Amino acid sequence: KEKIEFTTEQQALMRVITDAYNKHQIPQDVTKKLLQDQYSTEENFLLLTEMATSQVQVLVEFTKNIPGFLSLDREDQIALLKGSAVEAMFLRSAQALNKKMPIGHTEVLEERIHKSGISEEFIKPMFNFYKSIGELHMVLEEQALLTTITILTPDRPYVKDQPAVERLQENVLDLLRKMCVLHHPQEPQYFARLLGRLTELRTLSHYHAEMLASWKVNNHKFTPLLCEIWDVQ
Ligand SMILES: CC(C)NC(=O)n1c(-c2ccccc2)cc2c1CN(S(=O)(=O)c1cccs1)CC2
Repeated sequence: KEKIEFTTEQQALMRVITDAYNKHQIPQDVTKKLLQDQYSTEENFLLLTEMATSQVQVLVEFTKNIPGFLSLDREDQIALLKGSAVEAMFLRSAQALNKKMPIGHTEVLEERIHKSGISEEFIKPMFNFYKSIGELHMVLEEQALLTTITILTPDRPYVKDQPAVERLQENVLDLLRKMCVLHHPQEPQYFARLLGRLTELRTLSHYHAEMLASWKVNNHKFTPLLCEIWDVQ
C-alpha cells in the first residue's frame, strides 16, 4: 500500500485551489431559478444563458487564485481562459448535475436542459458526459484540481509561452495523482480515468461551436461576455 506523502508546497497548493473552488460557486439565486415553474423553451434558454454567464465570471475569479497564473504573460492568461471556458462550463455542469439535490430536482434540471432548444444530436453526448463524470464520484478536491488542469492546458490556441503553463500544470497533475491514490486506494487506474474525461471534454467542446450555431430558439441572443469568451457574433 503506497504511503502518500504531500510536500509542504503541495499542501499549500491543495488548500489554495480548494478554497478558491469553494469560494467561487454559481450564486444560489441563479441555480434556484432553474426550479421555478416556467418551462418554455425560451425561458429555459434564458436560464442557461444566465447560468453560463455567471459561470464564466466564477471561472475568471477562480483562475486568478491558481498559484502562478497571474505571473504568466497577460495575453497567455486570456488565451488559457478562452481556450478552457467551454470545457470548464461542461465540467461545472456535470458537477452541478451530479450534486446531491432534493428529490426530483435533478429530473427538473435535466428536463429544462432538454427543453432549451439544444439540438437532439448534442443532448446525447452532453448527458453521456455528465453521467461519466457522475460515475467517478470525485471528491471536491479532485473536482477543483481537474478544473485547474483543464485551465492550465499548454496547447490552447495562441499560447506563446507553453513551457511556463506546462510547469504549472505538472504541479497540479502530480498533486491530483496523489489525491487519487489517497481517496481511491482500491482503484489504481482512477487517475488515468480522470484524465480520460479531459479527452471526452475536448470532444464535447468541439460540439459546442455547432451547438451555438444550431440553436433552435429563434433569434437566440447570448450575453456580451459569452459572445466574447466563445468568439461568436
Ligand atoms: C452550471 C452551468 C455552467 N451550466 C449551464 O449553464 N448549462 C447546463 C447545465 C447543466 C447541468 C446543471 C445546470 C446547467 C447545460 C447547458 C448549460 C449551458 N450551455 S451553453 O453554455 O452552451 C448555453 C447555450 C445557450 C445559453 S448558455 C448549454 C447546455
